[in-house]
Amino acid sequence: MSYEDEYDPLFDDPQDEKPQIFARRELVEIGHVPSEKRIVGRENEIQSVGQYLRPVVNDDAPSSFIIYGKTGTGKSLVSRHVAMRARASGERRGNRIGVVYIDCSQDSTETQAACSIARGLNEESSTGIAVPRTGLGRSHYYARLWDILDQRFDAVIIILDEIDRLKADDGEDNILMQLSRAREAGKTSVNIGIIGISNKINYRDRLNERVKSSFGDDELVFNPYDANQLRQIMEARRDAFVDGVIEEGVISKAAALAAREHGDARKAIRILRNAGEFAERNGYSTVREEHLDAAQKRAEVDRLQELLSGLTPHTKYALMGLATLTANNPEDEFRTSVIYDAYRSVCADAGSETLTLYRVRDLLREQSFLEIIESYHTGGGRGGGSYTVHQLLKEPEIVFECVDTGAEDE
Ligand SMILES: Nc1ncnc2c1ncn2[C@@H]1O[C@H](COP(=O)(O)OP(=O)(O)OP(=O)(O)O)[C@@H](O)[C@H]1O
Repeated sequence: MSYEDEYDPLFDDPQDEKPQIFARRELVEIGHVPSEKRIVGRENEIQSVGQYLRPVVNDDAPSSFIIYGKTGTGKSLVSRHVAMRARASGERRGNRIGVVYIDCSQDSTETQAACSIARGLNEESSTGIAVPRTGLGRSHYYARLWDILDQRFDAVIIILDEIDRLKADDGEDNILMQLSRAREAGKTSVNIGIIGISNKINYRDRLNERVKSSFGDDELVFNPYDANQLRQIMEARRDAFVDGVIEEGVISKAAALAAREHGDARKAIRILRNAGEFAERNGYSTVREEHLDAAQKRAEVDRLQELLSGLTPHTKYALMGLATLTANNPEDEFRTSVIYDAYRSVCADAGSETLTLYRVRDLLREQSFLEIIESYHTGGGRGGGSYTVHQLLKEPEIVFECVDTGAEDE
């Protein structure tokens, strides 16, 4: 069959007759780091981080500190932004400042993190030092890192995002100790400032005393954005869309939706982008308020998928069990033993063996860190004993959608 002379609507339909929704889509892409003029509502936090980094610029010993705050509150953004400004300012004074950003959920072992820091700060053509991605032992990565620092910089700022995901391999001798004590221990003459970032407010309690003392008592807390701030953040990205495409009221409603949960800017931007994509796909010439519900649901699914990625199949089965229970009794909380029964039926459907009740209880507890479920201990009343109950924080339908998708990938 020949298509040569025929008009093929698949490819020949004039695209430009479709309404254009996006002008600069990249402004609402996930992972896009906005420029300074688009950073809204974090002036005080920028000032505070700037205070901590000031010594680095002046070639003094910097303080290391931790930033806490819920997801999407601008912790990474503000840290990177201020670190880059510190670097530029240092350079104007003749101080060479290195900045490296590490996502500890990706580089969670000490060796991986040390390797990534060394690679991030290296420039092999000027140092002559090779830092292979794999193949070296931990101490060799450190040795190369100290050499790179001494050759290239007067000071460095190391941003450790999701610092709570770092595995402390052998107790005290972990990467935070190494970095925070490197100068004092004579391994390098370069000042090292560490910005640790965490969503978990109790993270500090898990640090050992010596690391704690290196971090001092210094911590900043970033509060969730309110609807007004979220609206401004989205307004500052309006030029992602063709002029006039966003209907009146859309940004305010999207801000209200995102603020209702926990003031997450990432989610707000996602909702806006999804609404634009929805309009685009369905041939609308404008983005309308009624597109926001679908957009929000998509944002929820995306977020849960991110949270679920990397979880073991059994954690997913346990969540499925809890979601099934919740679908029948919304807003209810369930004892571990009840969830365990539901989990067993999920395993049976999936043709999988089951883990023990205790193991499943542990899996559920671990999840309570991840904003998917909430677990707490409760007294059973007089003579009732105490037990743990768990509540799903997401809509069960969203869990069904995500877990199904996840299971196909395995
Ligand atoms: N104040 C802000 N102004 C403009 N955009 C913002 C602001 N805060 C956050 N954003 C947007 O939200 C995205 C997520 O922010 P960021 O990565 O800084 O959050 P976070 O607090 O580090 O969250 P997580 O803990 O999930 O990494 C940013 O890439 C940016 O697009």
